[in-house]
Amino acid sequence: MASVEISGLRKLYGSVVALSDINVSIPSGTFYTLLGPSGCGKTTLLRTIAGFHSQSAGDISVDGRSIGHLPAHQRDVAMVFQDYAVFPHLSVRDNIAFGLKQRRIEANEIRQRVDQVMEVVQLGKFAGRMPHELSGGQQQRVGLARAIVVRPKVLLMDEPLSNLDAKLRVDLRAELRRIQQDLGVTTIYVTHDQEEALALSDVVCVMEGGVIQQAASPLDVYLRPANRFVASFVGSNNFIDVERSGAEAALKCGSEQILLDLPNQHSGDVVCAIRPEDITVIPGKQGSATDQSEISIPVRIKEVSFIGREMEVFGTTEQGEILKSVSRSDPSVIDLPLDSEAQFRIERHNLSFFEKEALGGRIG
Ligand SMILES: Nc1ncnc2c1ncn2[C@@H]1O[C@H](COP(=O)(O)OP(=O)(O)OP(=O)(O)O)[C@@H](O)[C@H]1O
Repeated sequence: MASVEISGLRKLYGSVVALSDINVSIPSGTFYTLLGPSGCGKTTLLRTIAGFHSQSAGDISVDGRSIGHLPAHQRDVAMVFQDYAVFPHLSVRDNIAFGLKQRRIEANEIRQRVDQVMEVVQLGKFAGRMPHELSGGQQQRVGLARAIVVRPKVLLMDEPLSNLDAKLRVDLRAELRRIQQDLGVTTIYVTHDQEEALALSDVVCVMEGGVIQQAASPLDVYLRPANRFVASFVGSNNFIDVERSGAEAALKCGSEQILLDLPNQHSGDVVCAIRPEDITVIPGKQGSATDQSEISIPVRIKEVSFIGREMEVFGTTEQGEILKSVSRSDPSVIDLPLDSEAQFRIERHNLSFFEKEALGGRIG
């Protein structure tokens, strides 16, 4: 088990700033996930920690020891790759033993450690097989076994599940989490799959443009996104412009204004964010909500999609915004005629507010 500190880390590729002043503190044993869209810098950060890239500035320490200047093989970290990266000419057992042989560990100990790790990743009965005789999921278990058998201080994983089919991905991700917890190994994991990040991690670090936008528990990232980018990237969100007039703030809904209580004084442009699952669809035209704890937005039904466990209802406001609601399948809503009137009802405590620009901070 080991803690990881990254301070003032920058990485330039020519004039491209891939990482800009990254500061991260990862306590020992944490499952820490780098999440973000393509090009945000997550792979660059992982590979810089691994020692496959050199940083342009800043440093990385493991358990207080600076490793930023060391070659990859001296860093005491191990990597699991997206494409498995197993040796095709070696059996499962020999693949797993490879790193131990390189470290000149004694044959008896190698046998014991390989047996133990094959047990952990449930590969025992495949010990003699060659990689081409294994499924993708089994090959990735070999990749994982090879990484953990050397008992690294830090385990790095670069989208290890993304080549697997959806069902296997979910099965293997639960297993990954179990294995990581059993071993207690500090893990840094890269993915662009938000569900995977939320399910696996102690800390989710959301990146965009080479900058960390928020690093927090999965629940915090989802329920209390730090800015508009995080609010739109993690889960989905409806954003509606807030109209300002003096001290008053309101959502404009047709000819009506829904007054809002903005939590603190803020003079710039603001958007209101509403999670689709916080919207209840009420068929028909029922006027505005009478209960002060709710708001009610009149819409016309544009589309109703039944997708099994859930149902998506899209409504258009008079201002032309398209709002999405997601709820458990409900027959009264499934039969809503297109273009009919309805109300999208939301409890006020579920409204969030952000500065309008793409990386605009949360203001309540
Ligand atoms: N070798 C390189 N030379 C020049 N620019 C690069 C190089 N590698 C990455 N970049 C740029 O650095 C930025 C970060 O890339 P990186 O691969 O780290 O992103 P990522 O978040 O891992 O994306 P993906 O999910 O697509 O792998 C991008 O703008 C990318 O184009």
